[in-house]
Amino acid sequence: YNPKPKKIVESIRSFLLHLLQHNGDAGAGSGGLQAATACNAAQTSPVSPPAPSPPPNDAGVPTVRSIWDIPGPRRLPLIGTKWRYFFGRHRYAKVHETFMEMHRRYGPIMLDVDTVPIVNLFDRADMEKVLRYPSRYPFRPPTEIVEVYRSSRPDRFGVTNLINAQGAKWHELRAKLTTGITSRRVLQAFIPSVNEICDDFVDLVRRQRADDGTIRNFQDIANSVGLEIICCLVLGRRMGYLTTNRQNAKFMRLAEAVKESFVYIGESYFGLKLWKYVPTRLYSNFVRCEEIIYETIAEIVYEALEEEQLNCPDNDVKHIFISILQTEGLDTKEKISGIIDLITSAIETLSNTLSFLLHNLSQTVEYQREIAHEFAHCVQHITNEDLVSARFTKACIQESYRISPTTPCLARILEEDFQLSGYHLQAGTLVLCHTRVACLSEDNFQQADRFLPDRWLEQRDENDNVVNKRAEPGASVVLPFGIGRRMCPGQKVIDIELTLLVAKIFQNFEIEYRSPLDTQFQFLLAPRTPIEIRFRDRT
Ligand code: HEM
Repeated sequence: YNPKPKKIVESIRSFLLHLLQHNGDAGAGSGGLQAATACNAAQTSPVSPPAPSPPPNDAGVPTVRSIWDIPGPRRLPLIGTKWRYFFGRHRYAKVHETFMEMHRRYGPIMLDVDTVPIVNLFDRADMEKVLRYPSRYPFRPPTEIVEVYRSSRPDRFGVTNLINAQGAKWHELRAKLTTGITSRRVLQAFIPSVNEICDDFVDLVRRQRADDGTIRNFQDIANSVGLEIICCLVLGRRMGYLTTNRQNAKFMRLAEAVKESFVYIGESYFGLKLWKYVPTRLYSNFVRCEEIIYETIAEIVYEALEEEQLNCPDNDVKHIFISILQTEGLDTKEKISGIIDLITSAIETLSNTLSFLLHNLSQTVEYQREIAHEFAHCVQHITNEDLVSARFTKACIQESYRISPTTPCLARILEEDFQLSGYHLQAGTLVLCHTRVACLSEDNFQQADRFLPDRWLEQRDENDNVVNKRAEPGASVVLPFGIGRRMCPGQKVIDIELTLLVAKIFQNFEIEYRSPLDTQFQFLLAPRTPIEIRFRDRT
Protein backbone atom coordinates (compact mmCIF):
# COMPACT_ATOMS: atom_id res chain seq x y z
CA TYR A 1 0.00 0.00 0.00
CA ASN A 2 1.52 3.27 -1.08
CA PRO A 3 0.50 6.39 0.80
CA LYS A 4 0.32 9.23 -1.68
CA PRO A 5 1.11 12.52 0.05
CA LYS A 6 0.97 14.32 -3.30
CA LYS A 7 -2.69 13.41 -3.54
CA ILE A 8 -3.40 14.98 -0.14
CA VAL A 9 -1.89 18.23 -1.37
CA GLU A 10 -3.94 17.96 -4.58
CA SER A 11 -7.16 17.43 -2.63
CA ILE A 12 -6.50 20.40 -0.38
CA ARG A 13 -5.66 22.57 -3.36
CA SER A 14 -8.80 21.64 -5.22
CA PHE A 15 -10.99 22.41 -2.19
CA LEU A 16 -9.30 25.76 -1.72
CA LEU A 17 -10.11 26.46 -5.34
CA HIS A 18 -13.77 25.61 -4.75
CA LEU A 19 -13.82 27.98 -1.83
CA LEU A 20 -13.03 30.83 -4.17
CA GLN A 21 -16.19 30.00 -6.08
CA HIS A 22 -19.77 30.62 -4.92
CA ASN A 23 -20.42 28.75 -1.74
CA GLY A 24 -23.38 26.50 -2.54
CA ASP A 25 -26.98 26.55 -1.38
CA ALA A 26 -27.58 29.15 -4.02
CA GLY A 27 -30.80 27.61 -5.22
CA ALA A 28 -34.03 26.90 -3.50
CA GLY A 29 -33.81 28.72 -0.18
CA SER A 30 -31.57 28.28 2.80
CA GLY A 31 -30.56 25.56 5.24
CA GLY A 32 -28.60 22.91 3.34
CA LEU A 33 -27.91 21.20 6.64
CA GLN A 34 -31.59 20.89 7.28
CA ALA A 35 -32.10 19.37 3.85
CA ALA A 36 -29.42 16.80 4.40
CA THR A 37 -30.76 15.66 7.71
CA ALA A 38 -34.28 15.27 6.40
CA CYS A 39 -33.37 11.95 4.91
CA ASN A 40 -36.29 9.87 5.94
CA ALA A 41 -38.91 11.82 4.09
CA ALA A 42 -41.50 10.13 1.91
CA GLN A 43 -40.20 7.90 -0.90
CA THR A 44 -41.73 9.41 -3.98
CA SER A 45 -41.25 12.81 -5.37
CA PRO A 46 -44.22 14.93 -6.36
CA VAL A 47 -43.99 17.07 -9.46
CA SER A 48 -40.50 18.59 -9.55
CA PRO A 49 -39.81 22.20 -8.77
CA PRO A 50 -39.01 23.98 -12.04
CA ALA A 51 -35.44 25.04 -12.85
CA PRO A 52 -34.92 28.68 -11.84
CA SER A 53 -34.72 30.77 -15.00
CA PRO A 54 -31.31 32.30 -15.80
CA PRO A 55 -30.78 35.89 -14.67
CA PRO A 56 -30.88 38.38 -17.58
CA ASN A 57 -27.78 40.42 -18.38
CA ASP A 58 -27.83 44.20 -18.88
CA ALA A 59 -29.36 43.76 -22.34
CA GLY A 60 -32.15 41.64 -20.86
CA VAL A 61 -30.86 38.45 -22.57
CA PRO A 62 -30.77 35.42 -20.25
CA THR A 63 -27.19 34.44 -19.48
CA VAL A 64 -25.94 30.89 -19.31
CA ARG A 65 -24.70 30.07 -15.86
CA SER A 66 -21.66 28.08 -14.90
CA ILE A 67 -21.33 24.89 -12.89
CA TRP A 68 -20.66 26.91 -9.73
CA ASP A 69 -24.08 28.57 -10.01
CA ILE A 70 -25.86 25.23 -9.70
CA PRO A 71 -27.77 25.04 -6.43
CA GLY A 72 -26.68 22.54 -3.83
CA PRO A 73 -25.88 22.05 -0.16
CA ARG A 74 -23.52 24.47 1.50
CA ARG A 75 -19.88 23.86 0.71
CA LEU A 76 -17.53 23.89 3.66
CA PRO A 77 -13.78 24.49 3.63
CA LEU A 78 -11.83 21.35 2.71
CA ILE A 79 -14.74 18.96 2.91
CA GLY A 80 -17.00 20.52 0.26
CA THR A 81 -20.44 18.95 0.65
CA LYS A 82 -19.15 15.74 2.20
CA TRP A 83 -20.42 16.80 5.61
CA ARG A 84 -23.80 15.53 4.44
CA TYR A 85 -22.63 11.99 5.00
CA PHE A 86 -21.16 12.48 8.43
CA PHE A 87 -24.37 12.14 10.40
CA GLY A 88 -24.15 8.52 11.48
CA ARG A 89 -24.11 5.34 9.45
CA HIS A 90 -27.70 5.74 8.39
CA ARG A 91 -27.02 8.83 6.36
CA TYR A 92 -24.93 6.78 3.99
CA ALA A 93 -27.26 3.75 3.94
CA LYS A 94 -30.14 6.09 3.09
CA VAL A 95 -28.35 8.18 0.50
CA HIS A 96 -30.95 7.21 -2.12
CA GLU A 97 -33.61 8.90 0.01
CA THR A 98 -31.37 11.91 0.54
CA PHE A 99 -31.25 12.38 -3.24
CA MET A 100 -35.07 12.37 -3.36
CA GLU A 101 -35.02 15.14 -0.79
CA MET A 102 -32.28 17.03 -2.67
CA HIS A 103 -34.40 16.92 -5.81
CA ARG A 104 -37.42 18.31 -3.97
CA ARG A 105 -35.26 21.00 -2.48
CA TYR A 106 -33.00 22.10 -5.33
CA GLY A 107 -34.97 21.18 -8.45
CA PRO A 108 -33.78 19.42 -11.59
CA ILE A 109 -30.04 19.81 -11.04
CA MET A 110 -27.87 19.87 -7.93
CA LEU A 111 -24.16 20.34 -7.26
CA ASP A 112 -22.19 18.22 -4.82
CA VAL A 113 -18.52 19.00 -4.25
CA ASP A 114 -16.07 16.24 -3.50
CA THR A 115 -12.47 16.26 -4.75
CA VAL A 116 -14.19 17.28 -7.98
CA PRO A 117 -17.60 18.86 -8.53
CA ILE A 118 -20.34 16.27 -9.13
CA VAL A 119 -23.43 17.36 -11.00
CA ASN A 120 -26.58 15.45 -10.03
CA LEU A 121 -29.28 15.32 -12.70
CA PHE A 122 -32.91 14.58 -11.88
CA ASP A 123 -34.53 15.86 -15.07
CA ARG A 124 -35.53 13.40 -17.77
CA ALA A 125 -34.53 15.62 -20.71
CA ASP A 126 -31.08 16.30 -19.21
CA MET A 127 -30.50 12.60 -18.60
CA GLU A 128 -31.54 11.74 -22.12
CA LYS A 129 -29.06 14.27 -23.52
CA VAL A 130 -26.19 12.83 -21.51
CA LEU A 131 -26.99 9.13 -21.76
CA ARG A 132 -27.95 9.15 -25.43
CA TYR A 133 -24.84 11.02 -26.50
CA PRO A 134 -23.49 8.98 -29.43
CA SER A 135 -20.18 8.09 -27.90
CA ARG A 136 -17.72 5.62 -29.32
CA TYR A 137 -16.22 4.87 -25.93
CA PRO A 138 -18.63 6.14 -23.26
CA PHE A 139 -16.73 7.35 -20.24
CA ARG A 140 -17.90 5.99 -16.88
CA PRO A 141 -15.79 7.04 -13.88
CA PRO A 142 -13.79 4.12 -12.54
CA THR A 143 -14.28 2.71 -9.06
CA GLU A 144 -11.16 4.07 -7.40
CA ILE A 145 -10.90 1.62 -4.52
CA VAL A 146 -10.97 -1.31 -6.97
CA GLU A 147 -8.25 0.35 -9.07
CA VAL A 148 -6.08 0.98 -6.01
CA TYR A 149 -6.44 -2.58 -4.74
CA ARG A 150 -5.94 -4.23 -8.12
CA SER A 151 -2.85 -2.20 -8.87
CA SER A 152 -1.43 -3.45 -5.56
CA ARG A 153 -1.79 -7.05 -6.85
CA PRO A 154 0.00 -7.05 -10.24
CA ASP A 155 0.52 -10.79 -9.73
CA ARG A 156 -3.25 -11.29 -10.15
CA PHE A 157 -4.65 -8.43 -12.17
CA GLY A 158 -3.89 -6.66 -15.43
CA VAL A 159 -3.60 -2.88 -15.59
CA THR A 160 -7.35 -2.42 -15.71
CA ASN A 161 -10.62 -4.34 -16.01
CA LEU A 162 -13.79 -4.11 -18.08
CA ILE A 163 -15.81 -2.25 -15.48
CA ASN A 164 -13.13 0.40 -14.90
CA ALA A 165 -11.36 0.63 -18.27
CA GLN A 166 -11.76 3.55 -20.67
CA GLY A 167 -11.30 4.24 -24.37
CA ALA A 168 -9.82 1.73 -26.79
CA LYS A 169 -8.72 -0.62 -23.98
CA TRP A 170 -12.29 -0.78 -22.66
CA HIS A 171 -13.53 -1.52 -26.18
CA GLU A 172 -11.07 -4.37 -26.59
CA LEU A 173 -11.97 -5.92 -23.22
CA ARG A 174 -15.68 -5.53 -23.92
CA ALA A 175 -15.42 -7.24 -27.30
CA LYS A 176 -13.22 -10.06 -26.05
CA LEU A 177 -14.89 -10.81 -22.74
CA THR A 178 -18.61 -10.40 -23.44
CA THR A 179 -19.23 -11.87 -26.91
CA GLY A 180 -20.38 -15.21 -25.45
CA ILE A 181 -22.72 -13.92 -22.75
CA THR A 182 -24.45 -11.51 -25.14
CA SER A 183 -24.84 -13.92 -28.06
CA ARG A 184 -28.51 -14.65 -28.88
CA ARG A 185 -27.57 -18.11 -30.18
CA VAL A 186 -25.66 -19.03 -27.00
CA LEU A 187 -28.41 -17.72 -24.76
CA GLN A 188 -31.24 -19.48 -26.58
CA ALA A 189 -29.34 -22.75 -26.36
CA PHE A 190 -28.94 -22.08 -22.65
CA ILE A 191 -32.70 -21.87 -21.88
CA PRO A 192 -33.17 -25.64 -21.17
CA SER A 193 -30.37 -25.52 -18.58
CA VAL A 194 -31.93 -22.47 -16.90
CA ASN A 195 -35.23 -24.41 -16.81
CA GLU A 196 -33.51 -27.23 -14.93
CA ILE A 197 -31.82 -24.86 -12.52
CA CYS A 198 -35.12 -23.10 -11.80
CA ASP A 199 -36.80 -26.48 -11.17
CA ASP A 200 -34.02 -27.26 -8.69
CA PHE A 201 -34.64 -23.87 -7.10
CA VAL A 202 -38.32 -24.73 -6.62
CA ASP A 203 -37.35 -28.09 -5.07
CA LEU A 204 -34.90 -26.31 -2.78
CA VAL A 205 -37.66 -23.94 -1.63
CA ARG A 206 -39.85 -26.97 -0.87
CA ARG A 207 -37.06 -28.67 1.08
CA GLN A 208 -35.93 -25.64 3.03
CA ARG A 209 -39.21 -24.01 4.00
CA ALA A 210 -40.39 -24.33 7.58
CA ASP A 211 -43.67 -26.02 8.53
CA ASP A 212 -45.59 -22.81 7.94
CA GLY A 213 -43.99 -22.47 4.48
CA THR A 214 -41.53 -19.73 5.41
CA ILE A 215 -38.02 -19.46 4.04
CA ARG A 216 -36.10 -17.45 6.61
CA ASN A 217 -33.04 -16.32 4.68
CA PHE A 218 -34.39 -15.99 1.20
CA GLN A 219 -31.34 -13.97 0.10
CA ASP A 220 -29.15 -17.08 0.56
CA ILE A 221 -31.06 -19.18 -1.92
CA ALA A 222 -31.41 -16.20 -4.26
CA ASN A 223 -27.60 -15.89 -4.24
CA SER A 224 -27.21 -19.62 -4.84
CA VAL A 225 -29.45 -19.60 -7.90
CA GLY A 226 -27.65 -16.55 -9.32
CA LEU A 227 -24.27 -18.23 -8.92
CA GLU A 228 -25.48 -21.58 -10.25
CA ILE A 229 -26.89 -19.97 -13.41
CA ILE A 230 -23.88 -17.79 -14.19
CA CYS A 231 -21.42 -20.65 -13.54
CA CYS A 232 -23.47 -22.91 -15.78
CA LEU A 233 -23.45 -20.28 -18.55
CA VAL A 234 -19.82 -19.21 -18.30
CA LEU A 235 -18.16 -22.45 -17.17
CA GLY A 236 -20.57 -24.82 -18.93
CA ARG A 237 -21.20 -27.03 -15.91
CA ARG A 238 -23.62 -27.43 -13.04
CA MET A 239 -21.97 -26.59 -9.74
CA GLY A 240 -24.65 -28.22 -7.56
CA TYR A 241 -25.23 -25.24 -5.28
CA LEU A 242 -28.97 -25.98 -5.23
CA THR A 243 -29.01 -29.74 -5.17
CA THR A 244 -26.07 -30.85 -3.05
CA ASN A 245 -24.30 -29.80 0.09
CA ARG A 246 -22.07 -27.56 -1.99
CA GLN A 247 -24.05 -24.67 -0.63
CA ASN A 248 -21.38 -24.91 1.98
CA ALA A 249 -19.46 -22.53 4.17
CA LYS A 250 -17.08 -21.56 1.36
CA PHE A 251 -19.88 -20.54 -0.98
CA MET A 252 -21.72 -18.67 1.76
CA ARG A 253 -18.50 -16.78 2.44
CA LEU A 254 -18.26 -15.88 -1.24
CA ALA A 255 -21.82 -14.52 -1.37
CA GLU A 256 -21.20 -12.58 1.84
CA ALA A 257 -17.91 -11.21 0.48
CA VAL A 258 -19.60 -10.05 -2.75
CA LYS A 259 -22.30 -8.27 -0.76
CA GLU A 260 -19.82 -6.71 1.64
CA SER A 261 -17.47 -5.59 -1.12
CA PHE A 262 -20.34 -3.58 -2.67
CA VAL A 263 -20.91 -1.97 0.72
CA TYR A 264 -17.24 -0.95 0.97
CA ILE A 265 -17.16 0.27 -2.63
CA GLY A 266 -20.18 2.43 -1.85
CA GLU A 267 -18.67 3.77 1.38
CA SER A 268 -15.40 4.50 -0.39
CA TYR A 269 -17.15 7.17 -2.48
CA PHE A 270 -18.31 9.12 0.55
CA GLY A 271 -16.59 10.66 3.52
CA LEU A 272 -13.00 11.84 3.56
CA LYS A 273 -11.54 8.98 1.50
CA LEU A 274 -8.68 8.50 3.92
CA TRP A 275 -8.28 4.99 2.51
CA LYS A 276 -6.40 6.59 -0.39
CA TYR A 277 -3.60 7.56 1.95
CA VAL A 278 -3.59 5.02 4.77
CA PRO A 279 -4.90 1.46 4.92
CA THR A 280 -8.02 2.28 6.90
CA ARG A 281 -10.40 -0.33 8.28
CA LEU A 282 -12.64 0.22 5.25
CA TYR A 283 -9.76 -0.52 2.87
CA SER A 284 -8.60 -3.59 4.82
CA ASN A 285 -12.14 -4.96 4.89
CA PHE A 286 -12.49 -4.35 1.18
CA VAL A 287 -9.20 -6.18 0.51
CA ARG A 288 -10.36 -9.11 2.65
CA CYS A 289 -13.54 -9.43 0.57
CA GLU A 290 -11.70 -9.10 -2.75
CA GLU A 291 -9.26 -11.85 -1.72
CA ILE A 292 -12.10 -14.20 -0.79
CA ILE A 293 -13.85 -13.47 -4.09
CA TYR A 294 -10.71 -13.96 -6.16
CA GLU A 295 -9.59 -17.13 -4.42
CA THR A 296 -13.01 -18.81 -4.40
CA ILE A 297 -13.88 -18.04 -8.02
CA ALA A 298 -10.36 -18.70 -9.31
CA GLU A 299 -10.59 -22.14 -7.70
CA ILE A 300 -13.91 -22.83 -9.47
CA VAL A 301 -12.48 -21.60 -12.80
CA TYR A 302 -9.29 -23.67 -12.50
CA GLU A 303 -11.27 -26.79 -11.50
CA ALA A 304 -13.49 -26.32 -14.54
CA LEU A 305 -10.43 -25.80 -16.73
CA GLU A 306 -8.85 -29.03 -15.51
CA GLU A 307 -12.03 -31.02 -16.22
CA GLU A 308 -12.34 -29.41 -19.63
CA GLN A 309 -8.81 -30.43 -20.53
CA LEU A 310 -9.44 -33.98 -19.32
CA ASN A 311 -12.57 -34.31 -21.43
CA CYS A 312 -11.05 -32.66 -24.57
CA PRO A 313 -14.37 -31.29 -25.86
CA ASP A 314 -15.22 -30.74 -29.49
CA ASN A 315 -14.00 -27.32 -30.60
CA ASP A 316 -17.46 -26.24 -31.76
CA VAL A 317 -18.98 -26.50 -28.32
CA LYS A 318 -16.38 -24.52 -26.47
CA HIS A 319 -17.68 -23.08 -23.26
CA ILE A 320 -17.65 -19.32 -22.82
CA PHE A 321 -14.70 -19.37 -20.44
CA ILE A 322 -12.63 -21.53 -22.78
CA SER A 323 -13.34 -19.12 -25.66
CA ILE A 324 -12.23 -16.26 -23.40
CA LEU A 325 -9.08 -18.12 -22.34
CA GLN A 326 -8.23 -18.82 -25.98
CA THR A 327 -8.80 -15.22 -27.10
CA GLU A 328 -5.74 -13.57 -28.52
CA GLY A 329 -4.51 -10.14 -27.48
CA LEU A 330 -5.29 -10.26 -23.74
CA ASP A 331 -2.91 -11.56 -21.11
CA THR A 332 -3.95 -14.46 -18.89
CA LYS A 333 -4.44 -12.25 -15.84
CA GLU A 334 -6.88 -10.05 -17.77
CA LYS A 335 -8.80 -13.11 -18.91
CA ILE A 336 -9.04 -14.77 -15.49
CA SER A 337 -9.99 -11.55 -13.72
CA GLY A 338 -12.48 -10.82 -16.56
CA ILE A 339 -14.18 -14.19 -15.98
CA ILE A 340 -14.21 -13.54 -12.24
CA ASP A 341 -15.81 -10.11 -12.80
CA LEU A 342 -18.55 -11.62 -14.97
CA ILE A 343 -19.38 -14.21 -12.32
CA THR A 344 -19.24 -11.74 -9.43
CA SER A 345 -21.47 -9.21 -11.23
CA ALA A 346 -24.24 -11.78 -11.52
CA ILE A 347 -24.80 -12.69 -7.86
CA GLU A 348 -25.87 -9.71 -5.78
CA THR A 349 -27.57 -7.89 -8.69
CA LEU A 350 -29.87 -10.85 -9.37
CA SER A 351 -30.55 -11.52 -5.71
CA ASN A 352 -31.59 -7.91 -5.02
CA THR A 353 -33.68 -7.65 -8.18
CA LEU A 354 -35.51 -10.92 -7.45
CA SER A 355 -36.16 -9.94 -3.82
CA PHE A 356 -37.62 -6.57 -4.87
CA LEU A 357 -39.72 -8.16 -7.61
CA LEU A 358 -41.17 -10.79 -5.26
CA HIS A 359 -41.91 -8.09 -2.72
CA ASN A 360 -43.83 -6.06 -5.29
CA LEU A 361 -45.75 -9.13 -6.47
CA SER A 362 -46.49 -10.31 -2.95
CA GLN A 363 -48.71 -7.25 -2.47
CA THR A 364 -51.27 -8.41 -5.05
CA VAL A 365 -52.27 -12.03 -5.26
CA GLU A 366 -54.07 -11.45 -8.60
CA TYR A 367 -50.76 -10.54 -10.23
CA GLN A 368 -49.27 -13.82 -9.01
CA ARG A 369 -52.24 -15.73 -10.45
CA GLU A 370 -51.98 -13.88 -13.75
CA ILE A 371 -48.32 -14.92 -14.08
CA ALA A 372 -49.21 -18.54 -13.22
CA HIS A 373 -51.97 -18.37 -15.84
CA GLU A 374 -49.56 -17.02 -18.47
CA PHE A 375 -47.38 -20.13 -18.08
CA ALA A 376 -50.19 -22.63 -17.34
CA HIS A 377 -49.76 -24.29 -20.76
CA CYS A 378 -46.06 -25.01 -20.11
CA VAL A 379 -46.23 -28.40 -18.47
CA GLN A 380 -42.56 -29.18 -18.78
CA HIS A 381 -39.94 -26.83 -20.06
CA ILE A 382 -40.60 -23.20 -20.81
CA THR A 383 -39.34 -22.29 -24.27
CA ASN A 384 -37.99 -19.09 -25.74
CA GLU A 385 -41.38 -18.53 -27.46
CA ASP A 386 -43.17 -18.86 -24.10
CA LEU A 387 -40.84 -16.26 -22.63
CA VAL A 388 -41.35 -13.86 -25.53
CA SER A 389 -45.15 -14.09 -25.32
CA ALA A 390 -45.34 -13.69 -21.52
CA ARG A 391 -46.39 -10.05 -21.75
CA PHE A 392 -47.85 -9.64 -18.30
CA THR A 393 -44.83 -11.21 -16.59
CA LYS A 394 -42.53 -8.90 -18.51
CA ALA A 395 -44.68 -5.90 -17.58
CA CYS A 396 -44.34 -6.89 -13.90
CA ILE A 397 -40.56 -7.12 -14.22
CA GLN A 398 -40.36 -3.76 -16.01
CA GLU A 399 -42.56 -2.11 -13.38
CA SER A 400 -40.40 -3.57 -10.63
CA TYR A 401 -37.28 -2.16 -12.32
CA ARG A 402 -39.03 1.22 -12.36
CA ILE A 403 -40.20 1.30 -8.79
CA SER A 404 -37.37 -0.64 -7.10
CA PRO A 405 -34.20 -0.70 -9.19
CA THR A 406 -31.03 -2.13 -7.70
CA THR A 407 -28.95 0.45 -9.61
CA PRO A 408 -30.42 3.85 -8.70
CA CYS A 409 -28.24 6.04 -10.91
CA LEU A 410 -25.86 6.03 -13.88
CA ALA A 411 -22.56 7.89 -13.97
CA ARG A 412 -20.90 9.49 -16.97
CA ILE A 413 -18.07 11.90 -17.67
CA LEU A 414 -19.12 14.44 -20.29
CA GLU A 415 -17.20 14.15 -23.53
CA GLU A 416 -18.14 17.60 -24.81
CA ASP A 417 -19.63 20.78 -23.39
CA PHE A 418 -23.33 20.46 -22.54
CA GLN A 419 -26.09 22.89 -21.55
CA LEU A 420 -28.17 21.17 -18.89
CA SER A 421 -31.11 22.88 -17.16
CA GLY A 422 -29.64 26.23 -18.23
CA TYR A 423 -26.12 25.62 -16.91
CA HIS A 424 -23.03 25.33 -19.03
CA LEU A 425 -21.04 22.20 -18.17
CA GLN A 426 -17.64 21.62 -19.62
CA ALA A 427 -16.33 18.41 -21.13
CA GLY A 428 -14.77 16.31 -18.36
CA THR A 429 -17.52 17.08 -15.82
CA LEU A 430 -18.71 14.14 -13.74
CA VAL A 431 -22.50 13.76 -13.81
CA LEU A 432 -24.80 11.36 -12.00
CA CYS A 433 -28.11 10.62 -13.71
CA HIS A 434 -30.55 9.75 -10.94
CA THR A 435 -32.85 7.47 -12.89
CA ARG A 436 -34.53 6.17 -9.72
CA VAL A 437 -35.58 9.69 -8.70
CA ALA A 438 -36.93 10.33 -12.22
CA CYS A 439 -38.76 6.98 -12.22
CA LEU A 440 -40.53 7.89 -8.98
CA SER A 441 -41.51 11.38 -10.10
CA GLU A 442 -45.09 12.29 -11.06
CA ASP A 443 -43.56 14.31 -13.92
CA ASN A 444 -42.75 11.06 -15.62
CA PHE A 445 -45.28 8.52 -14.34
CA GLN A 446 -48.82 8.90 -13.07
CA GLN A 447 -49.30 7.32 -9.64
CA ALA A 448 -45.54 6.95 -9.61
CA ASP A 449 -45.46 5.39 -6.16
CA ARG A 450 -47.79 2.50 -7.12
CA PHE A 451 -46.75 -0.85 -8.59
CA LEU A 452 -48.96 -0.93 -11.68
CA PRO A 453 -47.68 -3.42 -14.29
CA ASP A 454 -50.59 -2.56 -16.59
CA ARG A 455 -48.90 0.72 -17.45
CA TRP A 456 -46.52 -1.29 -19.67
CA LEU A 457 -49.21 -3.30 -21.48
CA GLU A 458 -50.58 -2.43 -24.88
CA GLN A 459 -54.34 -2.74 -25.27
CA ARG A 460 -55.24 -5.48 -27.73
CA ASP A 461 -58.44 -6.54 -29.50
CA GLU A 462 -59.86 -10.08 -29.60
CA ASN A 463 -57.51 -10.92 -32.52
CA ASP A 464 -54.50 -9.84 -30.46
CA ASN A 465 -53.90 -6.73 -32.58
CA VAL A 466 -52.59 -3.72 -30.73
CA VAL A 467 -55.36 -1.10 -30.56
CA ASN A 468 -53.75 1.28 -28.13
CA LYS A 469 -50.06 1.60 -27.43
CA ARG A 470 -49.48 2.84 -23.92
CA ALA A 471 -47.03 5.69 -24.06
CA GLU A 472 -45.59 6.34 -20.63
CA PRO A 473 -43.82 9.71 -20.92
CA GLY A 474 -41.09 8.55 -18.58
CA ALA A 475 -40.37 5.19 -20.23
CA SER A 476 -36.97 6.43 -21.40
CA VAL A 477 -35.67 6.78 -17.82
CA VAL A 478 -36.34 3.17 -16.83
CA LEU A 479 -32.76 2.06 -17.41
CA PRO A 480 -31.94 -0.71 -14.93
CA PHE A 481 -29.07 -1.91 -17.11
CA GLY A 482 -27.85 1.47 -18.31
CA ILE A 483 -27.78 2.47 -21.93
CA GLY A 484 -25.50 2.78 -24.93
CA ARG A 485 -22.32 0.91 -25.65
CA ARG A 486 -21.42 0.77 -22.00
CA MET A 487 -24.67 -0.79 -20.88
CA CYS A 488 -24.71 -4.00 -18.87
CA PRO A 489 -23.67 -7.04 -20.93
CA GLY A 490 -25.62 -9.26 -18.51
CA GLN A 491 -29.06 -7.89 -19.44
CA LYS A 492 -30.10 -10.73 -21.75
CA VAL A 493 -28.96 -13.38 -19.26
CA ILE A 494 -30.97 -11.69 -16.52
CA ASP A 495 -34.05 -11.36 -18.78
CA ILE A 496 -34.11 -15.13 -19.25
CA GLU A 497 -33.15 -15.93 -15.68
CA LEU A 498 -35.65 -13.62 -14.00
CA THR A 499 -38.60 -14.46 -16.26
CA LEU A 500 -38.03 -18.20 -15.83
CA LEU A 501 -37.60 -17.91 -12.07
CA VAL A 502 -40.79 -15.91 -11.67
CA ALA A 503 -42.67 -18.29 -13.98
CA LYS A 504 -41.60 -21.37 -12.02
CA ILE A 505 -42.19 -19.74 -8.63
CA PHE A 506 -45.77 -18.76 -9.47
CA GLN A 507 -46.54 -22.00 -11.28
CA ASN A 508 -45.84 -23.67 -7.94
CA PHE A 509 -46.52 -21.21 -5.15
CA GLU A 510 -48.37 -18.21 -3.86
CA ILE A 511 -46.07 -16.02 -1.83
CA GLU A 512 -46.31 -13.66 1.08
CA TYR A 513 -43.50 -11.40 2.27
CA ARG A 514 -43.14 -11.89 6.02
CA SER A 515 -40.42 -9.33 6.71
CA PRO A 516 -40.90 -5.59 6.20
CA LEU A 517 -39.03 -4.35 3.15
CA ASP A 518 -36.49 -1.70 3.99
CA THR A 519 -33.98 -0.60 1.38
CA GLN A 520 -30.39 0.38 2.00
CA PHE A 521 -27.81 1.84 -0.30
CA GLN A 522 -24.76 -0.39 -0.61
CA PHE A 523 -23.49 0.91 -3.93
CA LEU A 524 -26.38 -1.19 -5.20
CA LEU A 525 -29.78 -0.62 -3.69
CA ALA A 526 -30.41 -3.70 -1.56
CA PRO A 527 -33.18 -4.98 0.65
CA ARG A 528 -32.32 -5.11 4.32
CA THR A 529 -31.74 -8.74 5.23
CA PRO A 530 -32.78 -11.29 6.45
CA ILE A 531 -35.72 -11.65 4.07
CA GLU A 532 -38.57 -13.95 5.07
CA ILE A 533 -40.99 -15.15 2.44
CA ARG A 534 -43.77 -17.65 2.90
CA PHE A 535 -44.27 -20.02 -0.05
CA ARG A 536 -47.66 -21.75 -0.05
CA ASP A 537 -48.30 -24.48 -2.61
CA ARG A 538 -50.54 -23.24 -5.40
CA THR A 539 -53.71 -25.27 -5.43
C1 HEM B 1 -30.35 -7.51 -12.44
C2 HEM B 1 -29.09 -7.67 -12.71
C3 HEM B 1 -28.16 -6.59 -13.20
C4 HEM B 1 -28.31 -5.23 -13.18
C5 HEM B 1 -29.51 -4.43 -12.66
C6 HEM B 1 -27.12 -4.66 -13.76
C7 HEM B 1 -26.92 -3.30 -13.96
C8 HEM B 1 -25.79 -2.74 -14.56
C9 HEM B 1 -25.62 -1.34 -14.84
C10 HEM B 1 -26.62 -0.24 -14.52
C11 HEM B 1 -24.40 -1.18 -15.40
C12 HEM B 1 -23.78 0.16 -15.87
C13 HEM B 1 -24.28 0.45 -17.28
C14 HEM B 1 -23.97 1.84 -17.80
O1 HEM B 1 -23.08 2.51 -17.28
O2 HEM B 1 -24.65 2.27 -18.77
C15 HEM B 1 -23.79 -2.50 -15.50
C16 HEM B 1 -22.54 -2.74 -16.02
C17 HEM B 1 -21.98 -4.00 -16.08
N1 HEM B 1 -22.59 -5.21 -15.75
FE1 HEM B 1 -24.44 -5.46 -15.01
N2 HEM B 1 -26.27 -5.66 -14.10
C18 HEM B 1 -26.86 -6.87 -13.80
C19 HEM B 1 -26.38 -8.13 -14.04
C20 HEM B 1 -25.15 -8.41 -14.62
C21 HEM B 1 -24.68 -9.72 -15.00
C22 HEM B 1 -25.49 -11.01 -14.89
C23 HEM B 1 -23.43 -9.56 -15.51
C24 HEM B 1 -22.48 -10.59 -16.06
C25 HEM B 1 -22.85 -11.65 -16.71
C26 HEM B 1 -23.12 -8.14 -15.46
C27 HEM B 1 -21.92 -7.59 -15.86
C28 HEM B 1 -21.70 -6.23 -15.99
C29 HEM B 1 -20.45 -5.66 -16.50
C30 HEM B 1 -19.20 -6.45 -16.90
C31 HEM B 1 -20.63 -4.27 -16.57
C32 HEM B 1 -19.62 -3.22 -17.06
C33 HEM B 1 -19.85 -3.04 -18.56
C34 HEM B 1 -18.93 -2.02 -19.23
O3 HEM B 1 -18.47 -1.10 -18.56
O4 HEM B 1 -18.72 -2.16 -20.43
N3 HEM B 1 -24.18 -7.47 -14.93
N4 HEM B 1 -24.66 -3.43 -14.98
